[in-house]
Amino acid sequence: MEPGPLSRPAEQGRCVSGSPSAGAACPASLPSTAGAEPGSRPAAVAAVLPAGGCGERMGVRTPKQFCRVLERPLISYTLQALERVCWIKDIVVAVTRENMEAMRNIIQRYGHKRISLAEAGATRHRSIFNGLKALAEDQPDCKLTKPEVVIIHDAVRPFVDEDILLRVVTAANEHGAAGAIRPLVSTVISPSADGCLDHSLDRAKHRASEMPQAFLFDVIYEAYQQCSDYDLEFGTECLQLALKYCHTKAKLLEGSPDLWKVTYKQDLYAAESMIKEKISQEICVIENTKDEESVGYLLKEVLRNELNFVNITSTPLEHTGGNIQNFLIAQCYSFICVNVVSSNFQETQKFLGTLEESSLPLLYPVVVVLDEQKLQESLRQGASIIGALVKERSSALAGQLLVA
Ligand SMILES: Nc1ccn([C@@H]2O[C@H](COP(=O)(O)OP(=O)(O)OP(=O)(O)O)[C@@H](O)[C@H]2O)c(=O)n1
Ligand SMILES: O=C(CO)[C@H](O)[C@H](O)COP(=O)(O)O
Repeated sequence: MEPGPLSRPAEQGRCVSGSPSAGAACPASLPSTAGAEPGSRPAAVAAVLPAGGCGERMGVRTPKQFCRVLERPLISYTLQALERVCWIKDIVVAVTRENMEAMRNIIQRYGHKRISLAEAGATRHRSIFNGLKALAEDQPDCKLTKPEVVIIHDAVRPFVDEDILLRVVTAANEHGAAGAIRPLVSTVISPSADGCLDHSLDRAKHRASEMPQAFLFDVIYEAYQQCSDYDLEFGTECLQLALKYCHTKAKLLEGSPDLWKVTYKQDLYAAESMIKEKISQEICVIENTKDEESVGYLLKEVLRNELNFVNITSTPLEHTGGNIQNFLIAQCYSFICVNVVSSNFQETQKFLGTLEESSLPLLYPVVVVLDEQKLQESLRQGASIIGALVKERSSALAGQLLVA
């Protein structure tokens, strides 16, 4: 039987590792503190990422949040998506004690910032609760500051963008709670004990609850403190806790299809395809000439036709060396070096060396070194080879010197 509210003693949620958050700047559009005058101080926002599951449905030994997609752990993409949003001050990730060290290594290897770790619990709700405790002011030794609004987002939903995050935070500031929803793909039916159909739900009247969700911190923290062991053990919906224990009716916001949760093995393949597609949209052509009539310039035009909707920038070779970080911030993981002075490969080799030595996540950067004369003979053929490399990102070909 389900025990009543207030029956469960509060657990200790310690912040087990923390780095002081960098004071992130807020955009003008960020919601002001709830109930405050327009134009007043923007709400302080933090995020909690439950990442303590074992991924049973995925059917592999590695918990899915640590499974590699293009040589990089899935959770690192989710962290990158949240980090890019400068107004999220702190990101608390809940991981199991046994994966704490692995998580610290990921943070270091991929240069993640503003991350603190909390210990995961035995269920998703318990992990989230521990993450919230790390942010709450009433906890001893806590280095984090209590936010006004908290985003809750599964570590295994890597394609969350700033638009939906801002929408849920704005709505949570106004309504106390908000969450992303999607139309149901299949009809939901209820079977009876004999395995036969009892009844089916009207699909048009129901929605799938997705993530991200956002809450006034005091609302969701209160809900977790009040909720029963039964809720913590079997509950799957944070919005429901806010409704049940704080009478807060969440605002529901239509999200994009890519908010789905990586759950089964095939979802990893889908995630890989989506990441490949996203990162093939940014290409940088690097030349050792400033000549606008050069083959590099012509190549850009042909490539634009070859890869639809792609954003192609160009930069002189000497400007690339110390700027790898800037390229990656701009989501550019594909470099094409056009060597006009064919005898001078030194600068190109230096650039390749900088890429290789970089500890940054490279996701198989495509570096094709092309001989200008040969490329001029068959620009279209060269562009289609480059296009295929950029889209496919085969690890076997990454960084290879391709002499056409
Ligand atoms: N004790 C748990 C269980 C789940 N999660 C996290 O909650 C998110 C969504 O849960 P789910 O997809 O169910 O993940 P798993 O529990 O790992 O998967 P499965 O149910 O297949 O075992 C994931 O980021 C997962 O790591 C968590 O932090 N702590
Ligand atoms: O989308 C949800 C939140 O409303 C799911 O309930 C949440 O992701 C939990 O996942 P799972 O059911 O796999 O534990």
